[in-house]
Amino acid sequence: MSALLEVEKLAIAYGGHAVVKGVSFQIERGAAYGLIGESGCGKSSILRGLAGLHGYSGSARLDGQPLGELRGKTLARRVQMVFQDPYASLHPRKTVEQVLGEPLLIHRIGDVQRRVLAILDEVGLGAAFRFRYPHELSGGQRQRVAIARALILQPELLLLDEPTSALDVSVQAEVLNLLKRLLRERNLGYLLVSHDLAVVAHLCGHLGLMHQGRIIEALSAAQVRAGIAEQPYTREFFAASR
Ligand SMILES: Nc1ncnc2c1ncn2[C@@H]1O[C@H](COP(=O)(O)OP(=O)(O)OP(=O)(O)O)[C@@H](O)[C@H]1O
Repeated sequence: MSALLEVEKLAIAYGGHAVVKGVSFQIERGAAYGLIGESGCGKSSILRGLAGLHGYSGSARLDGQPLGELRGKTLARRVQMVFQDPYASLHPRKTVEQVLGEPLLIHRIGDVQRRVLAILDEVGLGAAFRFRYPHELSGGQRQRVAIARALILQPELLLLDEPTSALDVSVQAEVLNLLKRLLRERNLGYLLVSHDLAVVAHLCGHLGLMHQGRIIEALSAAQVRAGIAEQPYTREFFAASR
């Protein structure tokens, strides 16, 4: 059986300037893979490429099928993205119910109310949250709504772009634990991008440390916890993360 996501020699350039230079990794079902590295190393570009937001060369296959063949609605059914700032990603004048119901309406999926209530429950928000607006929610609650919106179409893969870095430290752990539970319960795959080693090691079994558009070292979470690295750059990154 093929991996959920298989990325090979992915490369991305902006106006001829290469920012991702041949990145390869794979994600199994039920597993989270992390891409870590300092700002500007190309992490978000990889997510945006996989989400169909700009072009890339190389190959990316979802369950064996080239991602480029899945466009628009089909891609949205199978791959969803969660952004760093839940406030910016939620429409200020839409209630939680409208935000969560919208993808169902677009995809002509019925039973909207039942599905909205079920997903709110799944992300740890009660039924009363349906009627709230984003400004009536805390940062953590907003990110839970963004996660619920990403999950309501029952995708197989979530692309998570710094999903906790806009949150207070205490709330970060709650949202990470929620993501961990959902990963297990739904047998999803995650591609998590972060500059925070602790966040990635908490959620991901395997990760790639990026530098200037390349994965310079592939690591397991156990290696990260033990501080074991071959590359001098990785050891520096570890030291700076302590
Ligand atoms: N739309 C764009 N046009 C031109 N250059 C871009 C564009 N988006 C990103 N870049 C450049 O590509 C490089 C990689 O950016 P990217 O956002 O992928 O890095 P990152 O590792 O995710 O960093 P950050 O954590 O700051 O988002 C950076 O040098 C950035 O300035």
